[in-house]
Amino acid sequence: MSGPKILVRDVSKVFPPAGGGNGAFTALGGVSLEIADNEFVTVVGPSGCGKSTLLNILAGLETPSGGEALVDGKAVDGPGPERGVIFQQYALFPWLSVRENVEFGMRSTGVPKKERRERAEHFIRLVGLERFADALPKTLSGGMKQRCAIARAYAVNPSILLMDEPFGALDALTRVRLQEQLLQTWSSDRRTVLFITHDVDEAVFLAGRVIVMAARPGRIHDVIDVDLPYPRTEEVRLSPEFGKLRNEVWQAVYHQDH
Ligand SMILES: Nc1ncnc2c1ncn2[C@@H]1O[C@H](COP(=O)(O)OP(=O)(O)OP(=O)(O)O)[C@@H](O)[C@H]1O
Repeated sequence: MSGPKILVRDVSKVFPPAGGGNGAFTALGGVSLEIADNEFVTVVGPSGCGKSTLLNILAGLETPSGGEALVDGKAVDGPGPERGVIFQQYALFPWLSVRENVEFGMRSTGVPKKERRERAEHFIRLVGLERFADALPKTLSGGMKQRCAIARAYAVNPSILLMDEPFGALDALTRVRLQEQLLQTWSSDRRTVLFITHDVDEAVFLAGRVIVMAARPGRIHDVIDVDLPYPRTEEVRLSPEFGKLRNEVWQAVYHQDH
């Protein structure tokens, strides 16, 4: 494939005023971005800078007011199986087991039953939930539920994963474990990933490139390449190079007036 996997060209999004009064709100004002196939990109920025709006436009859940969003060279015009979306809330069906939840997404894409079963097994193993395949979501911890959501997204075989603060509701330790596991999964089965987070450490640890956004209007403020080797081990996390990049991203997020 030639050309970027994801191309965002001068995308804006204006929301009508709440309650129908005057003063429309510009959530995104002219965002342009290219993401290559199999790239892992994170997006950080202050609350309200339009991170979710950008992700929702790529997911096909919102339409841009101006500009265009292209995936594989085609304009996004609604959700599609090639784009898996994972939100902060786990969105698992509570009455289905882990295995059934993972299989569920494949049903709508017409994967035959036997293959659904095999693929579910594979991805449940990949996220380390094989002992819990028959468990219901209510018996799982938050981290396990999110691993199940990741397995379900992967099983549909999307070439793009759009992740909106997927670890936002988890405690720090679980979060670090899931970051490592997500990277392991991604390393053995590469996809193009756009991952939104509030956490600067998380943004640097995961990404090959960090997009820093600014608010009012939502726009790209800075793009920082993370030139650290994969696999990203604890050693990488504790290295001076990591610290330097984290400081750089931190400055870009919290001192945007300079
Ligand atoms: N449906 C909507 N109608 C009106 N305004 C909206 C709508 N969706 C989002 N907004 C506004 O657009 C702005 C950007 O929202 P968005 O959720 O994209 O930001 P964000 O960077 O993801 O924020 P956070 O980090 O707090 O999740 C916010 O000010 C929000 O209030």
